[in-house]
Amino acid sequence: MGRRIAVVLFNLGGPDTGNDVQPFLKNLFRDPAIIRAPLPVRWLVARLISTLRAPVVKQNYAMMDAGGGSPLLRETKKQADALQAELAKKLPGDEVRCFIAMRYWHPFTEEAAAEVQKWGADEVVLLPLYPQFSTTTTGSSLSAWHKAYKGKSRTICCYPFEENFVSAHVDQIMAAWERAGRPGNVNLLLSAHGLPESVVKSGDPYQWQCEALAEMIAGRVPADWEVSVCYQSRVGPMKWIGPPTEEEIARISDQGRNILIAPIAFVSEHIETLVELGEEYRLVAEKHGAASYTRVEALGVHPGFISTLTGEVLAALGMKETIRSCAGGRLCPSGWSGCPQAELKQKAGVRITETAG
Ligand SMILES: C=CC1=C(C)c2cc3[nH]c(cc4nc(cc5[nH]c(cc1n2)c(C)c5CCC(=O)O)C(CCC(=O)O)=C4C)c(C)c3C=C
Ligand SMILES: [Fe+2]
Ligand SMILES: [Fe+2]
Repeated sequence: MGRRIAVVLFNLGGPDTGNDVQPFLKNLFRDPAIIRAPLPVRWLVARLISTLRAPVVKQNYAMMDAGGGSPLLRETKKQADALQAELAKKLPGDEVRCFIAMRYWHPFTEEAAAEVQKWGADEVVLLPLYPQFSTTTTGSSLSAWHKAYKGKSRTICCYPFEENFVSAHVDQIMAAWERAGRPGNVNLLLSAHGLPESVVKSGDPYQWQCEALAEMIAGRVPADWEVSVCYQSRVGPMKWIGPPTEEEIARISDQGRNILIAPIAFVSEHIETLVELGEEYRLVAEKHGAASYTRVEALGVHPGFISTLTGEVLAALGMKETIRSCAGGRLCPSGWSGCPQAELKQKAGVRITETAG
């Protein structure tokens, strides 16, 4: 008899309705991976920020959905179904089931862990829907998982340089350019979620993974395009990595260029892509005189993305080779023995035959 293989897809989660916005934000700001303060302070800060932020954020959720909720779970379910179908083809002798574990709203990681336990999985593969590794996202999700689930598992760290992943991005970008009427004088902005600078300084590989991915994408789009990386969704008073997406849009729009803007750290449509990239930054571009502004869609169920995820799961099961795209060492959840980050930066994108663990 074949194995029961559970694949757990991790993402941040989002409110189901407008009433969930404040408690969702409170969960987010209570996370020590997001607010690095000791407990009583963190809980107070979480209550304060979530209360202050909720009214504005509620309006943004309401722009996407009449009920005021996030499309993230719906989009993640589509990805889970597509991945499960692909894995069923690749592993015909086994039973594969995809589970969804959200960090700050339903289905919570604890709920997913209980489901996996109940199902009686023989193998558990942990798959973050965050292509780049950050302690604030993947790291936080995995620690919640290990608190909730006591069995063994195999962990995928990150996959920003996987061939199918890079080409899926290029494909989405070129499709958006076609839709925009193939303009000339293009500036492609590759926008990632920002991080506080202190997080990067403490060893988080997220920023260099975003920037190395951006270089790979830049190498495959028309040579006369300007390409730059920028960081969106800054929250709070700390210093964040930059340049900020909004400032880049203003700078480029002032030159009257055609802007294409693509998300490179989000793989599903949600508030940051539909509202921030789709609506708020469009107004900035218009105000500063951009010739045009076109938002590139998130990867969603793009076949290249689903095959990236399929390949990562097979690699985690020891059935395929993959790219080692992370820094290894202290932060790496896959348990790679690690080598100096600088050496790995050079190696990024080099196909190797070692498997994780
Ligand atoms: C204050 C700190 C935050 C850090 C650091 C952060 C990192 C980070 N987040 C994502 C992906 C997503 N973030 C989403 C929502 C969201 N994130 C923060 C704050 C931080 N994120 C807040 C306060 C919110 C809520 C919305 C808001 O108040 O603006 C979402 C889900 C949104 C949805 O539609 O449901 C995702 C996905 C990444 C990739 C990342 C760093 C690597
Ligand atoms: Fe976020
Ligand atoms: Fe890693």
